[in-house]
Amino acid sequence: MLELKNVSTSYGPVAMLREVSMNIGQGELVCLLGPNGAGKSTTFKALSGLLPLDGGEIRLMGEDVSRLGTERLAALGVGFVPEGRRLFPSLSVRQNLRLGYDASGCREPFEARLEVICALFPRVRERLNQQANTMSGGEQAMVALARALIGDPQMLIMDEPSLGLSPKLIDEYFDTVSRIHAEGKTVLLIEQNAETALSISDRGYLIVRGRIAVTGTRAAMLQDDTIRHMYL
Ligand SMILES: Nc1ncnc2c1ncn2[C@@H]1O[C@H](COP(=O)(O)OP(=O)(O)OP(=O)(O)O)[C@@H](O)[C@H]1O
Repeated sequence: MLELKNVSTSYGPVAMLREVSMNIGQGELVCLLGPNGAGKSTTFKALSGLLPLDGGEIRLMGEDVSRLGTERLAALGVGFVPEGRRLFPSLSVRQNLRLGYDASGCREPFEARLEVICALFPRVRERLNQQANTMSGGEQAMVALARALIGDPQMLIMDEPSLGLSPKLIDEYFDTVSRIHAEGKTVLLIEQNAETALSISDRGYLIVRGRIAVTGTRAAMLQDDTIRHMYL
């Protein structure tokens, strides 16, 4: 579904990602873990077309998308959940969802997709007319996820969605992601919260100083000495 081949990026003269290679198969839930400053959000920026590549390529469903911007990627079927949610604060929940839908290139009518999303997130249904910035942090996290899903994307790419949520809300949030995956969505979950992310993932990658340091199945990652030392 998604493949990064030797992707390198830099911030001005400073090299950041160094030949990062990853692949996410259809229907998989794969996590990308890493300590602060390791390059997780940089990987998200490269994947969402916000940062040009110095080298390597990104392929989505076999097609080279290395030079495409966020809007084209969204229209091709990628749902993005950016760090910090990035809702449109003065718009209502419904308007935020509408913008996600309009960006997606989805052919089903908006109201039909809205019904699917409201069934998945009952709290969203209750709050459709509420202004986004008046929602609680947990509710905003759900709206950001709902906005990424409303266009029925082929895959979801999420950047540290658990940031700022209480432990109880993190469990609830990850249960929802796990349910979405069980229903067939392909997911790349970029997270610092290693234990929780691994608990719902099929496989994982660990990035350290811009390079992939460890990769394996969930079981292998949980046993890995570097990961145990860093997180567990
Ligand atoms: N726009 C930028 N200009 C220069 N350096 C940047 C820029 N954005 C990020 N960096 C640097 O690149 C490195 C990786 O940043 P990145 O945001 O990818 O880390 P991260 O793994 O997501 O960490 P965290 O978990 O703390 O968010 C850091 O050293 C950061 O300071």
